[in-house]
Amino acid sequence: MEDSQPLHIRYVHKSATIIQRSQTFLHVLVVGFLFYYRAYFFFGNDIKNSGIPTLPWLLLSVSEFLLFMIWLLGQAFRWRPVSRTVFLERLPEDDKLPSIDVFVFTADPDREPTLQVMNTVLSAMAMDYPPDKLHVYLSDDGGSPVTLNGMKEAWKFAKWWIPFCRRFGIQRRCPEAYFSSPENDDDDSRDFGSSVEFRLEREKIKEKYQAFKESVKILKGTIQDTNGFTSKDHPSVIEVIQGNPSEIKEQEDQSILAHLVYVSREKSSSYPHHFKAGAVNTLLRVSGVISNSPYILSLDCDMYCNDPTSMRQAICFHLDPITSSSLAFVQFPQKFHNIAKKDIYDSGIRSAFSSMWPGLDGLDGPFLTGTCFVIKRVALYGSFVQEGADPMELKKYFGPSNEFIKSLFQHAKSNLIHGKDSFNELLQEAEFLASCTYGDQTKWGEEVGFLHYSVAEDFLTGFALQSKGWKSVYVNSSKPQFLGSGVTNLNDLLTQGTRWSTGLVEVGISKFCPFAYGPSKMCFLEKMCYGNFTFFPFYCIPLWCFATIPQLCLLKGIPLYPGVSNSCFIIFMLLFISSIAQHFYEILTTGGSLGSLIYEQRVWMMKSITSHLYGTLDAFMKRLGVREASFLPTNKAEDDERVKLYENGAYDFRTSMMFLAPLVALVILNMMSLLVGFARAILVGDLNKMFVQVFISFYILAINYPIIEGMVIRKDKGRIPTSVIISSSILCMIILLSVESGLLMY
Ligand SMILES: O=c1ccn([C@@H]2O[C@H](COP(=O)(O)OP(=O)(O)O[C@H]3O[C@H](CO)[C@@H](O)[C@H](O)[C@H]3O)[C@@H](O)[C@H]2O)c(=O)[nH]1
Ligand SMILES: [Mn+2]
Repeated sequence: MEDSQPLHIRYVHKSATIIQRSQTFLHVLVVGFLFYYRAYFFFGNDIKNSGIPTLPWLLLSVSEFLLFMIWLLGQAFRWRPVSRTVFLERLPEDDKLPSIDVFVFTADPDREPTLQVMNTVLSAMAMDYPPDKLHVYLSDDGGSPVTLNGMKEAWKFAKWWIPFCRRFGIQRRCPEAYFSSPENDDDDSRDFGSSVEFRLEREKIKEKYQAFKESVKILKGTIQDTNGFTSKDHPSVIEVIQGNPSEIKEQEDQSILAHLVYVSREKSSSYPHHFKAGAVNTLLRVSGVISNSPYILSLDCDMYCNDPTSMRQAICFHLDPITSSSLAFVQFPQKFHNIAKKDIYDSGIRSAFSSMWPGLDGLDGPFLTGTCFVIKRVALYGSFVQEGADPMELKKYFGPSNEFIKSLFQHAKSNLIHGKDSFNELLQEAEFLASCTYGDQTKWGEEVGFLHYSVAEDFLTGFALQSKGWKSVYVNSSKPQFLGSGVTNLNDLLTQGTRWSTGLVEVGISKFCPFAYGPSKMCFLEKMCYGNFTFFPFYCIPLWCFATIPQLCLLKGIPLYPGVSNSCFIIFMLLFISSIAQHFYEILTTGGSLGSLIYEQRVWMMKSITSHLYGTLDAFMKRLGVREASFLPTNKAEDDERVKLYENGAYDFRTSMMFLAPLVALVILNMMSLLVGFARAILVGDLNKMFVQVFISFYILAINYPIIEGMVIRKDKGRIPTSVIISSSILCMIILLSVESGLLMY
């Protein structure tokens, strides 16, 4: 019997488990020696006898401790990595599949080009899923008529595109991706490759696509909002793109297309809109009264569907009779279509999606990552919805809409089909649900829906769900289910990194702190993973210390580490080797290269010095109430000249002084200390004593060589401008002088 066979299976990576646990154990052992050495040195009065100032020495020890603690929390990711396989052929017949709402989010037509957004929408509509069970909603936080009209154009094109995909079994259902890849490159349509009919049809659709592209381009130039509405102040606009119910009837081909709904929630500058979390909650409410599907696929506007079966993959878990009742969401990895061979910005986020998420999947499940996940609607409603619950009571949680309260108890009743008579009323209700005051005096954002508290709303919401005992699963397959645009310049990388750090630290220092929040049904290892994320921005403290203190002391000839001839030297050597080996092993087993080792360390250093520092400060300031939340969407528009730089593997240093100056200042400082270190080795002959410090400077410079290159060798537009070098030198001098008069005196 088909029924008795499982829809999916899970493998535990046994050998990786053994290797990783052993390495963790050995590393911890050596760290034990390190702390013993530090304590012995400190309490044994060696420090006074050797004339070393206490403060830098203490700061260094604290840094070592912090580094160790963050690392230790991260070891939980390596505890039991697993992977999964699904059996799509064992799914029930199409008519027994549950219906799905797809949420796509966009916020800014300039940073998120309309054509790209429409490609995502089209790819979602074209998924391999019964079209009458597929409802695609686009949330437009920009409130832009260009987006609304773009959708109308997309709908027209969909009428050509989707039948074409179905008929010829096209695998790349994102039109831009399909037409920009070489002909016959598509897995399945290859069977038709030589048929005349296919080629003619392909040419025709290609022309239609060109026309669609043109029409979107024209929109951009011609449409202006004449009503005086702005992206920050406008009423809610909700439109079902397929037209009126009467039209639906007439449309003969309606059965082949998924429903498409445009939602722009009301915005008012005097009301907080809670960024993406606010947008998700609006869509939850609006879709609740329109289609009310039990499962929701959420996509950022750049994340197009690359594998048409991804929805079915997720359903394999949601329909599993054993695990589905506790399963909140299925998470797919975020992968990107535009990563160059040399991933110099680590924009592929390899370590998260190839190594940490499989590890989490072996515990209580992966974190929620805001996009590419399929969540059960009721998981977001909390535990308040129970048969027989008092509607008045429910309104306290969900707000005053009767229609919405009703939707809590009826599953997947599509009002698009059943409620034609009252269609206009329905739209009015939806607009009310999308008004900026609807959530007031309710639990939206606090206990219902996506949580408002942090700009890392995805991470926090997933955390709250897992604390309540919900589980999640991670499905990573060789063919990426979704593909987005990764960051391709330093400015975007560091801006995004700062937002993420802010959001994570915000969670860590709030009541949601993974080690304090309760009661929690999460296992301790899972908590460690959450803890690692909320506190890794604190890497800024040890990294700032390691980039300055050994160097300043080297300039003064003060040794902070045991000399090479000292037997304790071996502790430091082992720790260094063990760390690199751990990283290298991880990269090798997840398909990375030697290059990735260097790029990832560099990005880690650069982010820790800038993004993590600013993000952490930001989070503390928000906590104190001196700063307001903000969410600048990552730029997704491409600029040919900048893309070229990226593809050549050259960093694009066009970013703000705030990011660049600390990086350059620290490189200058390390250059000075390395030179002085060499000079001392020759003149004073104390390389033995100073070796570790000389090595640290050397290592920092070796890893960050591209910064030196950007300062002195490169002549292109992406180089580091002279003005920045001058200000950074001044910053470096300030660090030197202030330390001279402060730090080293104690
Ligand atoms: O006020 C806003 C701000 C953003 N967005 C949308 O949110 C998505 C994510 O924004 P993006 O700028 O791409 O942020 P990333 O840092 O790339 O996104 C990651 O991190 C975010 C949290 O910081 C999550 O929301 C995302 O899902 C996750 O992919 C985009 O589709 C935006 O259009 C809104 O809808 N409203
Ligand atoms: Mn993004």
